[in-house]
Amino acid sequence: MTPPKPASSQTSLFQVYLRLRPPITKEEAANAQRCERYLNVEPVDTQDESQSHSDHPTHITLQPPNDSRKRAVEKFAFTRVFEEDSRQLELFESTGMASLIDGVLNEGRDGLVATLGVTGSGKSHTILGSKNQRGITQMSLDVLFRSLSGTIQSADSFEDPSLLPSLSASDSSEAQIFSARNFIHSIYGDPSERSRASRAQTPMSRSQTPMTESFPTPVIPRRHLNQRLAALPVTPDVSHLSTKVDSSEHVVVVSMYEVYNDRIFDLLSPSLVPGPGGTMSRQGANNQRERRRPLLFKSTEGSPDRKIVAGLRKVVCSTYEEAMMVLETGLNERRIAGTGSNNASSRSHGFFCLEVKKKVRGRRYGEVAWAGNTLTVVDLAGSERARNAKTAGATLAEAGKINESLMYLGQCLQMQSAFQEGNKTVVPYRQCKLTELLFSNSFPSSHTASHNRHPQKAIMIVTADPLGDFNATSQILRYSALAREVTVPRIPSVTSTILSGSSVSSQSRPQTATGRTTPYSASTEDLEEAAREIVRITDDCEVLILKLAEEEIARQEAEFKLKATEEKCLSIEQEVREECWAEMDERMQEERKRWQTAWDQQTGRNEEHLDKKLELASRSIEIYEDPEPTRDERVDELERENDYLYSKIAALERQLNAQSPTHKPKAAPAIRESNGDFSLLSNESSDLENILQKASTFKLAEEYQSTPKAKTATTAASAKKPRRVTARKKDLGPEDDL
Ligand SMILES: Nc1ncnc2c1ncn2[C@@H]1O[C@H](COP(=O)(O)OP(=O)(O)OP(=O)(O)O)[C@@H](O)[C@H]1O
Repeated sequence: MTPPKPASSQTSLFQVYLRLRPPITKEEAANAQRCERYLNVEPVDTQDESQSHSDHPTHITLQPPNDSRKRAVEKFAFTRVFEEDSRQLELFESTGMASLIDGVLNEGRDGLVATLGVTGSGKSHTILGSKNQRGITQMSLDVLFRSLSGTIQSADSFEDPSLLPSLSASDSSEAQIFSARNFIHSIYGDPSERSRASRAQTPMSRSQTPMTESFPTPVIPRRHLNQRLAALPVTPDVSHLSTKVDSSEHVVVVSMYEVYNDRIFDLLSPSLVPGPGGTMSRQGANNQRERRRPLLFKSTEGSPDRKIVAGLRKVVCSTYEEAMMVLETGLNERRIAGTGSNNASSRSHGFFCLEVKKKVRGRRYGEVAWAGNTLTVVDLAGSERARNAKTAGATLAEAGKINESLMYLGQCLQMQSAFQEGNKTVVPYRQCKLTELLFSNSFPSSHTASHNRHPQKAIMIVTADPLGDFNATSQILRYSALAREVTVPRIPSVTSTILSGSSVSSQSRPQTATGRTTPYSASTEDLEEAAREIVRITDDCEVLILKLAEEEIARQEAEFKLKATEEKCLSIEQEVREECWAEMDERMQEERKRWQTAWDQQTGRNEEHLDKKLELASRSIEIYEDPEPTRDERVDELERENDYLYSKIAALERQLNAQSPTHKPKAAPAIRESNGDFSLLSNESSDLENILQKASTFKLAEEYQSTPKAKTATTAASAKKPRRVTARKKDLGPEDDL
């Protein structure tokens, strides 16, 4: 069998490495001794051109287990295969991580490293390490910060308060940029709390920068983080891998996000909300994610030539430890979000981005700008769970999305071999968010604004457990390998054995002394003819078996795609339902607003109408006023009244005298008019006195009303027709009483 040729390292969009996981437990180790391996590493074939450049294995064969119906053996090619005994440092060095980092620091080229594999195959171990060993992320951070040690700037430094504003101004992704200290304070609280909680000396305790921004209440106890950080491994040592950079000022900006259900969520924006009694609510994954706002992957004003994740929180880190704190925060957020669905982190694809920015001169004189490249580390979701997911509700959507995104990723990876051969193949990376994020930087841009941008360098590390699930592993290997070949092993058949045996025997069979052959010679010819026929039929059978195996694989792939498509249909239906509901809700709100506005307008119009009517009615009512009497007229009138009263008094007196002949009538008292007052007419007659007082009061009132001052103060009531003052009979009391 001619081994499949892997894509050359210069032209592949991704260098694809395979790492095999060793048995972890004693049980697994014992099992490995007992069981037959289905995955075997091919020894290096120095005769083969495609392998001659390497001292390391690049091919594996996948032998289906005995109980499998499939007999075809598949052979896969990778850039390099790392066997079970490979160490973290070996992997870091041999996958070219140092050159990837150098590309970011010195070549103006983005770098991307991702791990892909079945759950439990060692993705997290490779990318994030374990208790004793650092992973690719930590080693990359270490190399990066060591390389920048002489030129890196801190946003917490007093020396340059303009650093954060200038970084924000240069950022094209509409991000919120924080200094490490402020960000960590926002999540874990005041450093003074930390010193009470933990005595471990961390780099953060050395930082003395004052807080300049206000943040919500701290949500996670800092001591937990410090304990975790203190326990983090420091090996393997990568100090020998640091690279030289130019003397410009540099900053490192860290951001983290995840792709969940084909939507992007920021992992540095805390989704926890304070609950009753100061507790923090940590509800289900979906609730958490729903609470977080999905971000857009789009072209922005500052980045017209390529899409970027817009609106992330970004943290300026000046030390390895600060970056590790931010990493732990993001991983914690991802873990919390994952617990709600009773699944670990691999329900989403995690992205950890390190932007290295260099101070450059802006277009305008004196303007400070920052430009640079990004190293992205990606932890992809495990595929097995997606395949085995029990489909219901949100889990169905999750599984469907993971399946679907991994299927699209597989298609893109398969296409890259055709792409590198110079065919006009289009890598279908725009089909989902994951492939867009992984591939959109892989191609040279035709946009004028990006003539200096190089395509990214990318590494895919596929992890596999040679003793794990055969179907899941073969699925991953099939779509991630750089090349694949299927063969059916030729089992020596009975007939060919007979044939070879007969041909040998016919050649070496001893002849008898008489020169006659054995008595079987005639039947041997027949047998040979029959054997040849059998061999021909066997060959045909083998070809058919090969074709069948190919068909079997194609069927499996079709089934996988069908399942993914069905799940996609369901999730699209769910999305459409949600969209319809949201749209209906929005329309209802709009209608409500419209009706409210119409109602308010109508009410306003009615009130206006009523006001106008009232105004018209008030205009049509005229109040008649008697003409104001002149002073003389009033005096005349009062005099007439006086005269009348005098005559009345006189009549009364006469009447009185006439009724009591025994009494002498009293002389009428003189009536003084000098000051206008009336004196009493008689001591016995208090009624008369009253009458005279009333008359006096009337006169005074009349005089007062006639003054100009009183006129101006006259109200509507006084505008009424003045009462004609006339002495009525009842004012004087009943005549009988008198
Ligand atoms: N190369 C290795 N050497 C030693 N231990 C390993 C190696 N690879 C994986 N392991 C161990 O195997 C276990 C499972 O690995 P790991 O958690 O990395 O799998 P995973 O693919 O990330 O799974 P998941 O998708 O569930 O996150 C861990 O205990 C890890 O330490």
